Amino acid sequence: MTSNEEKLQIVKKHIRNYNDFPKKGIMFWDVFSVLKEPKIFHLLKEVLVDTVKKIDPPIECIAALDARGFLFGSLLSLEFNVPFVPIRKKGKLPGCTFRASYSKEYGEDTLEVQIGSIKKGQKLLIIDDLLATGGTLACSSQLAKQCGAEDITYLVVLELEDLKGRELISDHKLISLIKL
Ligand SMILES: O=P(O)(O)OC[C@H]1O[C@H](OP(=O)(O)OP(=O)(O)O)[C@H](O)[C@@H]1O
Ligand SMILES: Nc1ncnc2[nH]cnc12
Repeated sequence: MTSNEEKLQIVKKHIRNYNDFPKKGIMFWDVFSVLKEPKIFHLLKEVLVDTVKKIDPPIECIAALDARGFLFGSLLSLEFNVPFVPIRKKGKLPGCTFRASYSKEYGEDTLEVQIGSIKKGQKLLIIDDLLATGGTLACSSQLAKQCGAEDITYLVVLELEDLKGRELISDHKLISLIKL
């Protein structure tokens, strides 16, 4: 049987990087290069499912980040039969929302979540493809807390360790699968 570590080593080999994208000086890590190969995406899915299974107490809701976080959040919400909540870039969600702005590695942005989409006290997983400076996850956590979330676990596929994003989100547990 292949261990999670072995599976992740294989996945890591399939992550392509691009220099100077989307701006000069940024090394861009493209998680879509994994999705282009179903066998490799399947290995990643197995590790994600196994990782979430081990979270105790069990998660009750999954919030995922627009857009790449959606790729993993929706498959996990089906697997664990818990609600999927999108945290979207501004102007995309109908109804009443909480909104907050933040800085990320290559710019600034604003995120929104629908009021009432995360229930007060729910054990929440916030998932994204990648942690860089941590601005995106810190902003998401702020929005989730406005909805009443208290018990949060962060999960990312990739962590750019040099950018020290985990320091910005040290308020809750962070699980990162592959460190770059
Ligand atoms: O840790 P940070 O410095 O905040 O950066 C991480 C975020 O940046 C990327 O998203 P992006 O906003 O580019 O959106 P996308 O998923 O729509 O490409 C990535 O998918 C993370 O959400
Ligand atoms: N270096 C990077 N590669 C891919 N996505 C990112 N989001 C923020 N920084 C990134």
